[in-house]
Amino acid sequence: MARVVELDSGSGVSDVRLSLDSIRESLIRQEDTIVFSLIERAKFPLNSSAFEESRCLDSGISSSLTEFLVREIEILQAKVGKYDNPEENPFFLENIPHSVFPTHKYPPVLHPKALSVNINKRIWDVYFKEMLPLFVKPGDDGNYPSTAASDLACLQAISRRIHYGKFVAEVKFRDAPQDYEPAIRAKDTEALMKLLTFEKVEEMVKKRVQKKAETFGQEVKCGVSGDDEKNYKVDPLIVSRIYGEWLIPLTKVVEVEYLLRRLD
Ligand SMILES: C=C(O[C@@H]1C=C(C(=O)O)C=C[C@H]1O)C(=O)O
Repeated sequence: MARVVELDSGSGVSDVRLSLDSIRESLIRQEDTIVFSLIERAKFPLNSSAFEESRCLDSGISSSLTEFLVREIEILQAKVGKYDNPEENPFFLENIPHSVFPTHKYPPVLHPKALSVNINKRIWDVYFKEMLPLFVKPGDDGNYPSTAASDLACLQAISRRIHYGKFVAEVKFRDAPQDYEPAIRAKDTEALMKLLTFEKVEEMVKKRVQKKAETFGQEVKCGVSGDDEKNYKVDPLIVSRIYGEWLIPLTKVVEVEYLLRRLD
């Protein structure tokens, strides 16, 4: 999480300070997790049977193996307090089970009426229908449990990054409420999108993730000289495209959704 400085003014109300720089630092660190999770997932072929609907033998309920795994893991993770962290957003939990252990008290950074923004249904669809076929090989090797575990790692890393847009929006709003308030009151999503967009930052993000995919995902060769051809576990241009077409735009969707509720 971005470094948050909590000051007690003596009135009992905490004044939580966060900066756009520290938020961006966290997004940069999250890129490592995302790039590594894509590289790990690319070990397996598409294995679409894992995420296509089938009948669960136990309950008779229609679900994919991957959905079943994610639902069960989310319940377990909720019980150890994962969703007490405002950075984490579940895919399926409607009623989040209480943690069975005492949990950390996270400083209240986000606006209470806006913190429930959750676009995980859209992320789920986009991930399986559009992103995944781009960076894994076609085919089916039957290794569904490991494939589903890898998909879960990708989905959670991507969801965390996209929903981090709530923190980005909060800090941008606090830095310039006079600019944001009229657009929020007018529900002018286009104006909000314009206010929160920094094209230069987006270009840098796309270049940096490409470089990270080149660095983290290159085949390491020893003792072979004169062979300069580099092979990558995931095509670095595809990683950059995944950011440009989905991760950045969806982060901005979360930013706008959050801002629309910021004055409620
Ligand atoms: C996240 C931010 O907001 C927007 C979204 C970006 C992103 O998703 O990487 C980058 C720049 C902005 O257009 C930011 O300003 O850092």
